[in-house]
Amino acid sequence: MREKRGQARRERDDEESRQCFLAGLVIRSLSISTSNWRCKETLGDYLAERNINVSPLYDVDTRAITRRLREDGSLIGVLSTENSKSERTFRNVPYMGHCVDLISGVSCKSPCEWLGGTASAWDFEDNGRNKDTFNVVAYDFGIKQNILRHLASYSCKITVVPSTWPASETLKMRPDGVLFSNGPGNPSAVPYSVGTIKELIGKIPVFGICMGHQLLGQALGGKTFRMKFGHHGGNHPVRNLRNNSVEISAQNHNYAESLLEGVEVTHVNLNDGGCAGLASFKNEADVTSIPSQSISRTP
Ligand SMILES: NC(=O)CC[C@H](N)C(=O)O
Repeated sequence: MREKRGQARRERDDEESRQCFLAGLVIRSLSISTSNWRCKETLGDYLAERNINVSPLYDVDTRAITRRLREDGSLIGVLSTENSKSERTFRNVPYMGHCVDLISGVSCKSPCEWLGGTASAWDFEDNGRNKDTFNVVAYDFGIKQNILRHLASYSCKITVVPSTWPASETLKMRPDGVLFSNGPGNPSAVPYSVGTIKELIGKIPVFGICMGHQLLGQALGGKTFRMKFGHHGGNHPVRNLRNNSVEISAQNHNYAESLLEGVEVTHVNLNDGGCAGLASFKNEADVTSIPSQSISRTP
């Protein structure tokens, strides 16, 4: 039986994932009192309530870490409470993190129906609401729930499926479109997802966001690479090449797409000229053919 998700969690306004997948926590100064009017619980209570078993490191000079990263780009870090181990010991531990599939650890385990749209105050317009209902299958690579809320607000009936859900099962569900979500880690570490996308493109309209964008790019024959700093923040200017407008976007990714041959680049990041959106049609001469499209930002 399918689980239903969405409505029960609405009071947690800022939570965007199914659960908190925290692996480490570094704090400059840990405050035991709270002052924000929206605050419902302390950080300690939040972690305890969810049985999150990390040992936060506090009183750390986080500014110094930021300055180092600004010089050298993103680096591998090790968090440890082991005083007995030297820096040299940690330096010698082989790091395999770049090839680890982080998606399977955060994806849902079985399909579920998503219920619950955005509060109307968060919508830009009402166009598209209460018209046709579209069936969407959303691959959960660690999906940001606001994406699901927005789709639901625009009359989509959404089934969220695990990252390993076979393309053949998706085809049997006869969706109007398939979404590949954002997600953590290196897109090259999840070739099975690229395989799934390859099986679906040209048969059903597909759309990718962030990780989904990178995986779609790979499925269309492109390559991804790790950027020195990544794109992080709520103010990345992107040129939409289809209508020549500039969009200010929220981005959070370390990998990017090499420009692809035979694929339309629809958006360009104006800070570094990188590909921020792409589109492909099964047959470019046939405008009715089935589109694949993706963007590197997070709605
Ligand atoms: N926002 C995302 O989906 C991140 C995509 C990918 N994990 C990256 O870091 O580039």
